[in-house]
Amino acid sequence: MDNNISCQMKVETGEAGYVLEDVPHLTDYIPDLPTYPNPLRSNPAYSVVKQYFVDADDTVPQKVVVHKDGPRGIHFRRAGPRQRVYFAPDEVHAAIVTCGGLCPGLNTVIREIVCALYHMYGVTRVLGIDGGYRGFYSKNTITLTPKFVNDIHKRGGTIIGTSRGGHDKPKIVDSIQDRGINQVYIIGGDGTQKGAAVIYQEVRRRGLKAVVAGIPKTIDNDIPVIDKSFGFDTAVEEAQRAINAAHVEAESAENGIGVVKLMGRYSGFIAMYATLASRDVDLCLIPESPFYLEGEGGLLEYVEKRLKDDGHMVIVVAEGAGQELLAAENSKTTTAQDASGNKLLQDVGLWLSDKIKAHFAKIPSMPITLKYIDPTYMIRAVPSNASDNVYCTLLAQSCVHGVMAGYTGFTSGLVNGRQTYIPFNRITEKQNNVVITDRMWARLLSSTNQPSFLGPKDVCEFKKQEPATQSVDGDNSKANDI
Ligand SMILES: Nc1ncnc2c1ncn2[C@@H]1O[C@H](COP(=O)(O)OP(=O)(O)O)[C@@H](O)[C@H]1O
Ligand SMILES: O=P(O)(O)OC[C@H]1O[C@](O)(COP(=O)(O)O)[C@@H](O)[C@@H]1O
Ligand SMILES: [Mg+2]
Repeated sequence: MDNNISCQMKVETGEAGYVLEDVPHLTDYIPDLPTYPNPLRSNPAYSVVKQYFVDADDTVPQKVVVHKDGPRGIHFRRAGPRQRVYFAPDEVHAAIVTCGGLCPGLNTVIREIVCALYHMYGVTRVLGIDGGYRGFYSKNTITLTPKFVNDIHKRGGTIIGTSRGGHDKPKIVDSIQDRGINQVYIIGGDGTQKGAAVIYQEVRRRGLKAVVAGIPKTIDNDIPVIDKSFGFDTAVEEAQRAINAAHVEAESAENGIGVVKLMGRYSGFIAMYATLASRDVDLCLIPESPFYLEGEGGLLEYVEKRLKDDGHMVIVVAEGAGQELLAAENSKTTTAQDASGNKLLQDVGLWLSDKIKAHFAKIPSMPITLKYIDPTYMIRAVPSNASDNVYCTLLAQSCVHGVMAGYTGFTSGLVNGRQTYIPFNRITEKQNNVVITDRMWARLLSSTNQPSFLGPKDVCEFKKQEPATQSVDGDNSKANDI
């Protein structure tokens, strides 16, 4: 048995600049494992589907817009059922865990993993780990059956609970080993996937026949490579309710201003898409786009102009926007973190509201009415909408197919509209951000008419920066470039 763990990615190259960034397989470190025919072959629902099984050589390009003479570029292994599987149904002992913040669709993913295991692969032992990573070693498990999970997709949250912190590698892997768990489904964001990568490496170091697979969850859409995260559409839709309320309040008062704070620690996708969808928003502030308050071309000048022109305005601000301005004002910069080590942010919505109020207090001819709406947790605590439910189903089923086929150390994800298996390194190496020199942000600026707050020198600096890797609705090769 080869216990030498390679953290290097499995990369294969082909003609015309073709690169496959492959995912590990159990046989990389446990040779001669027995295989079994995929039970789906005799499943009446699936056996009639033409080409139901994925060809072993199928891969999905990360970049769909290519030049005639350009290289074919990076590809990922296509997800889906394989002809042969590496687990007999009665051998499987699966565990599901959800970690990090909530996101619409978590329960749907749990439901569909359980149902895929039971109904597609005849598996009957599936455990829920209670309350995130620490649940592996500090809590009892929850038995998950199709009956138990039948209605859970209609509820927000996660029925197995979640938490931050508590990632104790030896204790978690001891628990996996002691309980005889051989399939671990880990649903969570960037932090969770980093934790999953560490668990995979330790499982492999111990030579265990146990697959570790991730499903990316991020309401902020800050995970790279994938087209978009599940629950994102639901969150954007829910945000419309807050924006509508802000608009109604603002429109009904003289010099009315509605301020809405939305989630987005380091990535402003929710704020950007909620703004683009609404059309009632006059100013959208995101972490990626710096702004300033005072002086020519500043935010306060713009607010004044908008009120003079329209009599009201709506501002959407992502929670991570302008944090550097708040920090500069507070002599004691906060270094507080949550249990996972994420920096705790200051309330930019309150701060901004106070700044605007203070500014207009100095202009007696322009009394304003400002309403601050903070729907932060409301947009992530709701159940997923119909399209996110379907997305969650495909994601969960794809993950189960990959695990049954013996792939490990991967995250399931949609790339250019196709389900794929992505190596952990690719998911964890960087963060997905809105690229403000790409077209989507330009669309936003033209729809709100807000200033960009950037001078020509800043634009040059931003253009020089390495582009992020994805858009919500476009070619994965370059953020927002659609
Ligand atoms: N670098 C890391 N290595 C191992 N575990 C991590 C790492 N970062 C975060 N985690 C664990 O992942 C879990 C979720 O992380 P968190 O940042 O809270 O949420 P998210 O996964 O949604 O980003 C926590 O239990 C945390 O301890
Ligand atoms: O208050 P909480 O639950 O710790 O989390 C708030 C954070 O969770 C999020 O909703 C999601 O963050 P994660 O992806 O790290 O879970 C952020 O937008 C927000 O800053
Ligand atoms: Mg995170």
